[in-house]
Amino acid sequence: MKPASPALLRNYVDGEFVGSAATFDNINPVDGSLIAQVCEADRATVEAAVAAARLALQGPWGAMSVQQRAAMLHKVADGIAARFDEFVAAEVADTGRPLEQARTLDIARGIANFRTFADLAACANTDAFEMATADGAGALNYTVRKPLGVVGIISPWNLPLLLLTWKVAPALACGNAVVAKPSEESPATATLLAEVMRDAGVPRGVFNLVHGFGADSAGQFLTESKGIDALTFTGESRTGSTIMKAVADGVKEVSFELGGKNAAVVFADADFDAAVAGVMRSSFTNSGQVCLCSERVYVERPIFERFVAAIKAKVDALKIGYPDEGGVDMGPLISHGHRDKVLGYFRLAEQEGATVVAGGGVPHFGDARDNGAYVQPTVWTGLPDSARCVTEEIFGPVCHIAPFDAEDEVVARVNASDYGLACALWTTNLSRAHRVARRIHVGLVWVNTWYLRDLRTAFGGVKLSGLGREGGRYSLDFYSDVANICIKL
Ligand SMILES: NC(=O)c1ccc[n+]([C@@H]2O[C@H](COP(=O)([O-])OP(=O)(O)OC[C@H]3O[C@@H](n4cnc5c(N)ncnc54)[C@H](O)[C@@H]3O)[C@@H](O)[C@H]2O)c1
Ligand SMILES: O=C/C=C/C=C(\O)C(=O)O
Repeated sequence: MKPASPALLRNYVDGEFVGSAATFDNINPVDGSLIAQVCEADRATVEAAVAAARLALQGPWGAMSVQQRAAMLHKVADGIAARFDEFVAAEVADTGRPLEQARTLDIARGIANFRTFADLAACANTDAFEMATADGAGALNYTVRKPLGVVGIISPWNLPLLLLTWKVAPALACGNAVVAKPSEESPATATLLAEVMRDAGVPRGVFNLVHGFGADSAGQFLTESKGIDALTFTGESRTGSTIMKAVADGVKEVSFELGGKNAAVVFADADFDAAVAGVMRSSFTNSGQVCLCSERVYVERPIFERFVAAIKAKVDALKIGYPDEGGVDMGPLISHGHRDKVLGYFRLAEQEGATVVAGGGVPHFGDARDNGAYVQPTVWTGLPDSARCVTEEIFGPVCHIAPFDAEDEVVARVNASDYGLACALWTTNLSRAHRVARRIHVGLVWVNTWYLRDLRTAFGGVKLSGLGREGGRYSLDFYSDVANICIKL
């Protein structure tokens, strides 16, 4: 599949595509081929983007009503939809993911994010309180949401368009102007988005795009810019910590969606086939490169052996291949560098004493894919909860399955993590579902499903998994200055 992305991916500043002195390679992880060169924004370019965003707030964008902004965001959604296949091809070229996933998840959610937050913002209510006063005349309090101003957005490579627009859409819906820095691993759909913004008539400076890396590059320059009013970041927990320090002096508003080491818990009373299918999705979707994936699986002892055997059979049957191959289940990891990290955990697991139930290595294709970043989907058993492979985020197609005997035991084991993002519970006992879901110390619990998303709900993690919540009104509140006005009657 030939990518749609242009030969040169440029930054988008103040309504213009601009080059840069330095460029870096954009590599296809399926076969290691060069897709395009990417212009790396220097500090001056980042500051120019921040200044353009500030200026845009004084222009037509700042004068628009929320209804007018919502209409503009629907035009952006229309623009993505009109170029749907280009976005799919660009996302697939950058990431190697199955074509079907790019179509049904990544690009579809890019469109949905703009439409959802356009409508939520246009229909959002705020609070009002009448209060009695000593003089009997009373007072009226009401809340207003005002734009934060200039919002810095830094996004990861695992769901490139989905996660970039998960931030851009509400930020713009709330009247801000943004400077977005996508991952260096997945620059293509962000660049197409800039074209769509321009063509939809989004005023210059409202949406700015700077390409580059993190430290000593565009990411760091953006976090250090004194011209941003807030920073929203999705990525690794340790990167979040670095960014938090960078914005601390300016006391900037931050929203962090970070790493996870999520658990799936399968009780003996679960619908067995549904739980097997569900854990296959939650451990191997997107080659395990989803922050919500289950790298830890706990199965109640009476069904443990049967469950492990069922998962092994499904994993051995997974079709690994080219993105546009019919029935392909899994593509490569995002890069050779990330593959080396995951293979390092494959080796560590064996040193820590794991039983390798399935996978544990690199598939051999005998074609160009052998130059790609593929690994085998992998299943382990036999490790203690203290093993690094059971405590550290690997971010690959791998899970460790362990037996448990009691509800209190498994709740304690699931919660004994530095992370707290998501959990998937499998049980047909309704009382247990509600009881255990509330006891798990995470931001997101799915019961008898996984990654079923209502964009109006709170999304985020606790502990090392994040700071703040986005989604629905939580996004409207984060991307706004919420002020209370009290009128003495
Ligand atoms: N909680 C969530 O919703 C969520 C969603 C997706 C991914 N993630 C997490 O993201 C990670 C995978 O993504 P990744 O490898 O791109 O993460 P990463 O932290 O390496 O990079 C994320 C982004 O931050 C930038 N960056 C890196 N160092 C920086 C710095 N010092 N200053 C400013 N910017 C910097 C990168 O260029 C990239 O754009 C995993 O840990 C995954 O769990 C979390
Ligand atoms: O890799 C993490 C996935 C995050 C997904 C979302 O933020 C979402 O579905 O809105």
